[in-house]
Amino acid sequence: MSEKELQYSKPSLQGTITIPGDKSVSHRSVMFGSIATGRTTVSGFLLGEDCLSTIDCFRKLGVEIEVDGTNVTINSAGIDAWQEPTEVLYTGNSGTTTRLMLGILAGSSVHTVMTGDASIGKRPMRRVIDPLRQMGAHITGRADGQYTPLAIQGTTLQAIDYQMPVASAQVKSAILLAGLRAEGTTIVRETEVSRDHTERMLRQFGAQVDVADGVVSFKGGQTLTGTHVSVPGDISSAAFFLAAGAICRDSDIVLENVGVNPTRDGMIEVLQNMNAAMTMERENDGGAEPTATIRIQTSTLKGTTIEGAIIPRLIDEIPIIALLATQANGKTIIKDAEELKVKETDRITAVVDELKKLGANIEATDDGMIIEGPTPLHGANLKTYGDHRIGMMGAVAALITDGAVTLDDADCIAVSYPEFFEHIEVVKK
Ligand SMILES: O=C(O)C1=C[C@@H](OP(=O)(O)O)[C@@H](O)[C@H](O)C1
Ligand SMILES: C=C(OP(=O)(O)O)C(=O)O
Repeated sequence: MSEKELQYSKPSLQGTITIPGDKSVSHRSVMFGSIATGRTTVSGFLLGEDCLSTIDCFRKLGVEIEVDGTNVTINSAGIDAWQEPTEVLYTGNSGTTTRLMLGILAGSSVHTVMTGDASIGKRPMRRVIDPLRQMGAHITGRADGQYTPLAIQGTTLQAIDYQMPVASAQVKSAILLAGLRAEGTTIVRETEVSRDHTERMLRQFGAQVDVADGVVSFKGGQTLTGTHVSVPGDISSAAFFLAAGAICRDSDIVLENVGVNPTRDGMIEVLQNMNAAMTMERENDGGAEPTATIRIQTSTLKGTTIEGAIIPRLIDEIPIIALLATQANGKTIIKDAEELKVKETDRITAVVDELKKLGANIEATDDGMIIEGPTPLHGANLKTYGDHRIGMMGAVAALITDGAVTLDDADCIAVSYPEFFEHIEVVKK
């Protein structure tokens, strides 16, 4: 844990940044490559700590994984060839690793024990374990499986037809990955569509998945074959620079390689609704994951309301959207975002408390927050709560504050964006 003082003196931002790999897609590339038979090559892999935790877990299962810069090669003889690990699988700070691994390990032929850091130890796992138990999974853990450490005895599974109680791609993906090994057709029904990287990647690895009107159907017993995965840049990382470009004075920045999967692009819609000076050029709409180059300039922003079906499309961007809203004219209301309470920290409380310390006019609600802008922000000592997104929100705020911002722990940013401070230096003028 290292404290970092940020004294930026209100710079202008100019230049181009290539956005590093998408965290969700990077995790899945290693998971799918390990389940599949044969060789999988990955380009543009995110070397964030969360994705490195995923690699470590599969190495402990005996899968051969080589990392060469952002290229990763996975050689696997398939899920049935995995070795039973003699060590605990450590998932670090990563909810995605922990929850998707539960779905994968439930239908494997090995016994495993999984645990993570202090934050993971507080995040709810029953949302995944309950449907997995309905499929026949043998999983035990603290508070009847709600919290890590968790023990999983791989077994034969049966398909289920599951109505999702929350919009969560982690829950949906865990069920689909268990469904791969289950007898029958697994059906997941979503009320609000969550990110669909799992469905897209299952197809890339040769499986057939049907999606219609929020219902995903997937026949068990399909096998996956190694392939190439090209990871797009992470829109959740780009979001910090999209916000910075809009709120810093005299700024004009270009972000290359931004993943713009329609189940992830809520931030783009919000920036448009807030009147941001932004243009976008789409690149490979034909690929498994579409990308775009986005230019953003200093903007005169207006407040907006963010609620309902857009929430899962921008859930991880809400901390930085809250900062953006402090610089917009009028009121911004964020609703239907209770899920923020079960992220790396309670992100409603963390965002509101930390932005208040900088002078923002912001109030927490039961399911979101209300921000009234614009307000000039001043320096302060901020807590990150060990949450990378709260840390980056504080660092972007430091670009517009009078006086320094100190983060109590800047190391946590490496969870999703190890190059973040270098990229600030690239564009800061
Ligand atoms: O499936 C994924 O890769 C993710 C899903 C989301 O979580 P939930 O499924 O809990 O909404 C998101 O917040 C997380 O950063 C990554
Ligand atoms: C919530 C996040 O990740 P995870 O759930 O994988 O820890 C995030 O990256 O903001």
